[in-house]
Parts: sequence; structure tokens; C-alpha cells
Amino acid sequence: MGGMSVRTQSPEPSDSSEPSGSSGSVHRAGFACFVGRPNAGKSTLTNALVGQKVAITSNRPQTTRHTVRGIVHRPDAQLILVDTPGLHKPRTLLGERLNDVVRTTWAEVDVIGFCLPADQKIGPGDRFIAKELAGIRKTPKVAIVTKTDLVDSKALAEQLIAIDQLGKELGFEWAEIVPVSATGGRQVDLLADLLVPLLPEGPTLYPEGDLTDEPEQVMVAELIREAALEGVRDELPHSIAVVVEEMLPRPDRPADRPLLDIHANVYIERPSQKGIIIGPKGKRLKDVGIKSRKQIEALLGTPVFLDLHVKVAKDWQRDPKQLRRLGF
Ligand SMILES: Nc1nc2c(ncn2[C@@H]2O[C@H](COP(=O)(O)OP(=O)(O)OP(=O)(O)O)[C@@H](O)[C@H]2O)c(=O)[nH]1
Repeated sequence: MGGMSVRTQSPEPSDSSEPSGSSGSVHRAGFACFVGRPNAGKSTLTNALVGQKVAITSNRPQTTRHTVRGIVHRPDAQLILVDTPGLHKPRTLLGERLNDVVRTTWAEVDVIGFCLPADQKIGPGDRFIAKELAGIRKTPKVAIVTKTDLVDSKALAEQLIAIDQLGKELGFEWAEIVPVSATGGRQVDLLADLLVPLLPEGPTLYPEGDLTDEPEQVMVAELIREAALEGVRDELPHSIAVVVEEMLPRPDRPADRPLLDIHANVYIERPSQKGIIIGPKGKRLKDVGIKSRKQIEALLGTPVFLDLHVKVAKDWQRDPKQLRRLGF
């Protein structure tokens, strides 16, 4: 098979508690980021590796706006995952900022994982990203074939060959080519095993038990935004932003019955979108509140009172002042 090496998990039960390789006591720590076009499965893979929901997933493209880090703690390593938005042709100021965030991230990490869905042929979007990757010479690049549960082995094999080919065309070798299924939990541990040796030696960078360094308010806002996006399908694709204005423990509560008050604003771009978000008799907004509150409570481990307001921030995606206020 030429120089192409594709990794699959060995059939014997993997012993992940045992540091692999001969350099048993070496500890590594560093950063990896997953790149790929929107919907390639980056957030889902981050969550699968970390073992908890830290990045926001949805079946709408371009939902990840923040550089969320997931942290994988292992006896032999700490792998910090930086989840970037999909690189894309900028149409708005927001789009341009997102692309800047992506490129800056790429230059700073120790290894880049290029995610390509198994069920889609390599397209112009993938090539665009791969060309950018080719320009980042010193960072090892791992090709990750995602969503392998959606294809048969023949289609998967063809995709692997196409990816190997793509690297050769652009003049670089992939450090590894790894097929995974994040939802099926297939080869996810193996991916971690392959990323770790590409990290520099060093002590842990984050305290044991931290799964992400994203501020809680941002995670809470993302959970609300995810719930708000659900069900609006094509009506409001990218027009929603959420800002958590305040998170405060309710005073005068007994210590064994705490309550966290969260006030958040859901921003839309036009008055006409208000009705869609709020729904008939406020039902949609209420559902968004219930759904996200449950997730926030699970995340923070405390009962929550969630107060949601819908506000219009006119054309916020095109307005630098609004973008800053909304945290971009
Ligand atoms: N069947 C299957 N679906 C998957 C898998 N991984 C992700 N998906 C689905 O693919 C869609 C996109 O996944 P995301 O993880 O949000 O993709 P992303 O690359 O982070 O997307 P952006 O944030 O828009 O860049 C979601 O509907 C996921 O449920 C997988 O291993 N198998």
C-alpha cells in the first residue's frame, strides 16, 4: 500500500491504563485542534474524547463560534482540544472574524486533526482547508475520517485512499490517517493514543478534573443558543446570539437548597424574527427555557432559575460594535 498507513484498533482489549511505548514514564501535554468544513463532526468528536458534552453540536452547520477547549486527562498525558469554527468563505464581518480565529488557532497548536466525513466525497471546501494546512509546515497533521458508521468498508477504503492522495497532491504526508465514529464510540480511544505521542513532553497544564477552561457563562449561553436553534431549522439559521447577563446564587436560600439565578438575552437580527423565537403564546421560548435549564443544571450541578429575554440587535452580524458586545 505504498507509504500509506491507516490505523485501526487492535482486536485484543486495549489496556489504556498502561502507558504505551517503551518510554513509560514520559508525560506529555499539549494542544490539538480539529479542523474541517462545517458539519464534519468536530464538536461531536471533541465531546467523545473528553467523555462529556463540552462543545455544542447541532445538525446545522457553523454552530461552533467559540474556541471551546475540551481536556482529556490520561495517566501519560493531558490533551487539550481546541474546537474551532469551520473555515468558510466569509460573507459577513462575523465570517471574517471566524476565519481569523481559525488560522490563529492552527498556528498555535501542537497537532492538527483534519476531519473529513466518511459519507461525503472530498469537495472544494475540503481542498480549500487542505491547501491552508499544507502551508503550515511544522505542525503534524492527522487526517480523521469521521462518521464511519454511515458507510460500508468499501466506501471507507476509497475515502482513505482519496485522503492519502490529497496529501500527496499538496506535498505533505499525514502523520496518521484514522477512521473514527464519534457517535458509535469506535476508535475514539485509538485516536487519543495516536495524538498523544505528537504532543511535547511536559507537565499537566490544567488541574485534574477540569474538562474545559471555557468560562461557565459562555457554556451556559451556548446551551441556550443550541436549544433556541433546535426546531427553527431554516427560519433563523445564523441570526441567534445569546448573552448571559448575570449568574448569581439566590440570596436567602438554605445551604442545602441552593438556587442559581441566570438572566440571559437571546438576540435576533430583525423584529420579524421575534415571533419565531417566542412561538404561539410564548410556547417555543418556554420550551427552550425548560430544555436548556435542564442541561445547565446538569452542567453546573445546581438547581437553576432561568430568565430568558428576546431582544433585537439589528443586523448584529454586520455591525462591529454589536459583535464586540456579543462577545465576538
Ligand atoms: N452518524 C454519525 N453522525 C455523526 C458523527 N459525528 C457527528 N455526527 C453528526 O454530524 C452532525 C455535525 O456534527 P458536529 O460535531 O456538530 O460537526 P462540527 O464539525 O462540529 O460542525 P460545526 O460546528 O458546524 O463546524 C451532527 O448532526 C452530528 O450528530 C458520527 O460519528 N456518526
